[in-house]
This record gives sequence, structure tokens and C-alpha cells, in this order.
Amino acid sequence: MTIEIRPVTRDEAPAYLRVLPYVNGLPHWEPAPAAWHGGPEAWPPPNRPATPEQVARWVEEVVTAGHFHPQAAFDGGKVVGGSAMLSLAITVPGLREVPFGGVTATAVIATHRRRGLLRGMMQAMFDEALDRGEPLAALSASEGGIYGRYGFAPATRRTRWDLDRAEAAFADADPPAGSLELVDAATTRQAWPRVHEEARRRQVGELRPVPGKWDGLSDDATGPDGPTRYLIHRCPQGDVDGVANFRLPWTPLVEHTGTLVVDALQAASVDAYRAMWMLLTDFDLTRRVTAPTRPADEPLRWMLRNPRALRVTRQSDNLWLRVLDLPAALTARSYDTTADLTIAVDADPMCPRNTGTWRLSATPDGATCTPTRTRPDLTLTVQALGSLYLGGMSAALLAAAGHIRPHHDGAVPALGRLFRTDPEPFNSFAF
Ligand SMILES: CC(=O)SCCNC(=O)CCNC(=O)[C@H](O)C(C)(C)COP(=O)(O)OP(=O)(O)OC[C@H]1O[C@@H](n2cnc3c(N)ncnc32)[C@H](O)[C@@H]1OP(=O)(O)O
Repeated sequence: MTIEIRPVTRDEAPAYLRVLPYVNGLPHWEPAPAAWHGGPEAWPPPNRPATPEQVARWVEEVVTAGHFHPQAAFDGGKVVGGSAMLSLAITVPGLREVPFGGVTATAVIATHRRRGLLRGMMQAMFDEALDRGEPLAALSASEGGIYGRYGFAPATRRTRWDLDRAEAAFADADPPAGSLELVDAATTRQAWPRVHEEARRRQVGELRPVPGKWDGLSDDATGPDGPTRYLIHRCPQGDVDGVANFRLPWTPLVEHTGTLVVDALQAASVDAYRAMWMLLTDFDLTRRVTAPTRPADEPLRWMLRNPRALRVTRQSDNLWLRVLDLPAALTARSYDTTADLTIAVDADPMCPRNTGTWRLSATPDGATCTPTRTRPDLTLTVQALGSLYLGGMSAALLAAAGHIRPHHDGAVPALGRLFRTDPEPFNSFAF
């Protein structure tokens, strides 16, 4: 078997797409209970294999979108695996925007798995991302056991929670300022980009969406999931500052009847956030609300008279991060404290320039990161650095798990103080 790994030409794009599970109708999410997806079901229903018209439409998107960079593995000229990077941007500590390569649309056909094809494509994508000046890579992992070996590690979390309507009383029941409106999909397609743009600039971990992200929203009912309904909030001046997509799905299971599912909710103000949740948690003829893709630290809990009523029913990793260019990444974010720390990174064969000892001199105004020969304060894996980068992971926890090795007392607390951010990083959607 001679495998060739290289970018995909326009003529090869249909064959690249057809190896992908979401195109050929094979499972593309891990089944429960370890599933990373947020839906209430044990395993999401499979897609039907794409029609030739759909493939033709996606080919146009793949080859014409400047931000889409596909790679494929060829065996005897036939596409047997594919992966792609999207050029995106993420909000990092200091509320700065940093470009990154988002790994997506990845698969190797069943006959060619476990032979290093994904490793080969990943290496090609890392090299291209570095050439484009993207110091980070990120992804959502279909399975938790695959991506650590390429240097990725969980950097944000997401939770699914349930709240029974009978327990959803708010501690402060006064109506928030502004007004709510139930709207159609066309209005929502306009509202989402505005609200998300405002919110993502204030939330570490949030992503700049790809063009057309909300174009697919519709008012059509699709099967038992029911049509998506849309809610917006306007501030007293009339501007939209909150938006939510929710459903009232039909189910044959008595225990799931009367469930209102909030698929997405984003607010650019506290009033919009509180007003939307007040309506959605007290919807007539429902019993409970379930929200599948929410931050681990949901302010709603602390708005309730009974905070315990909001029950987390699934928690999983969300965005996995990989530092490709260590000095560029560490100087792209800011730090709340002033500190000098010397960190050594274990061997990183896929991005060898990361390996070595680095002196990070951080202040709230900026940081420098330069190679040094001095004795390090601590040694860590590139995975630990990926988990720490957005400020959501405890350095003490990673040290206790053996991913950080301090060389003197005080090194791990100093690292923790330097990297931690509040609130916890969160990305409201994947790519
Ligand atoms: C970011 C996303 O797009 S998520 C979607 C990912 N796609 C899927 O899950 C679709 C179904 N799965 C697949 O198509 C393939 O299994 C892939 C793409 C995940 C992996 O492709 P492969 O070419 O088999 O991976 P590759 O051979 O490079 O694997 C490298 C290592 O990962 C291991 N590995 C790969 N997949 C798995 C897995 N599912 N579970 C456990 N280990 C795995 C291999 O055994 C190998 O181990 P080694 O480094 O110790 O030798």
C-alpha cells in the first residue's frame, strides 16, 4: 500500500466528501453514554446518504470557500481518507481574537483505518496552518481517545441540564427591562449574527462563525423533533440583544413528554438572558426544560430560588485545543498578573519548534516568550499547555494527573494564577 497525502483538487472534491460519515450516511457521533454530543437521545439518527445534488453543492463550498483547506489520503489514486482545516478565530484571555485552524470533516474508510492515515493528514494540516500564521489548532472530538496523540487536549467544557418547571421559580421575579418577541426563521437569521458578534467578543473561547453559519435556520417541521421556534429579546431602545432556538419535540416515551428543548440561547445583556430563561422555563403545557449545549457555570442556576433544581445530566469536553506555535500563542493572549515563569515542553515531534525551555514574562499589558537555557520552573506536555491556554483548566489538577512536573514548590500555583480566567471559557457551537 503506497499512501499519498496531499490537498484535494476540485475534481477530487466529490470523492473527498464521500468518505465523510455525514455524507455517506454512516454514524458520525459516538453513542451514549460517552457521547460528546448534547442531545437527549442515545445516538443521533443517521443522515441519509447525500444526494448527487447535495454533493455538487458542497463541492462548490469546499473549493470556493477561501477558509476551507481539505487534505486527503490516496491509495492507488483513490481517496480513502479526508480531513480539513477551517481558518477561524477564537477569543482568548484579554478578549483578543486569535486565528486558528479548526479541524473538521474527518474520516478514513473502514478498510484503511489504524495505519496512520489521519496522523499523516494531521501533520500536513499543522504544517499548512503554521504557514498561514495560525498558532493554534482546535476541534470537537468524535471520541475522547483519538486526538490526544496529536497534541490536542480539552480546553472548554459543556453541559446538558434539566430543570423541572415546578422548581423554576426565580429569586428575583421582577420582569427585566426590554421585551420578548416570538419570531420567524428569517428574522432569526438576522438576529443571530448580531447577538453572537456582541457576545463572542466578551467571552473567552467563543468562535468567529464561518460565513452563512445561520443560513440553514428554517420554520419547516422535520419529523418528530418538531419545528424550531425562535425567541428574541429587545433592549428598551429596540435593539435585539438576545436570541434563542427551541423545540417542543414529540416522543413516545412518557418520561420525556412535555420537554421543551433549548438548542441555543445567547444574550448580550443580563436582562436579555434573564428574560429569555424566565419565559422558556415557564412555558404553558410543558413539564421541564432541557438545554444540551450550555456552559458549565450557567448564571441561570444562581438566579433560581432553588439553585439545586438545575440538574446537570451530562458533562463533556467541548473544544480541544492544540498549540502549534508556542511563542506566538503565549504572546497572543494576555495575563491578569505580572510574572516570569520558565516552562519546559516535553518532546513535540509534530511541531518540533515547540520543544525546549521558554521564558514567559507576562504582564496585563502584554507578554514575551523567548527560548532560554535556564533551569525551568516546571515541565509540561503540549497537551497540558492546550488545556491551560484558554484559562479553563486547573494547573493543580493537571499536575496531580502527571501532565505537569514542577521543579520547585510554588511553580504550579504560579502557573495556575497566571493562566486562569473567569468566567470559564466556553464556545457555544462547534464547526
Ligand atoms: C475532528 C472530527 O472531525 S471528529 C470526526 C472523526 N471521524 C470519525 O470518528 C469517523 C470514524 N472514524 C474514522 O474515520 C477513523 O477512525 C479516524 C479518522 C478517527 C482515525 O483515522 P485513522 O487513519 O485510523 O487514524 P490513525 O491510524 O492515524 O490513528 C493514529 C492512532 O490513533 C489510534 N486511533 C485511531 N482511531 C481510533 C479510535 N477510534 N479509537 C481508539 N484509537 C484510535 C490508532 O490506533 C493509532 O494509534 P497509534 O498512534 O498508537 O498507532
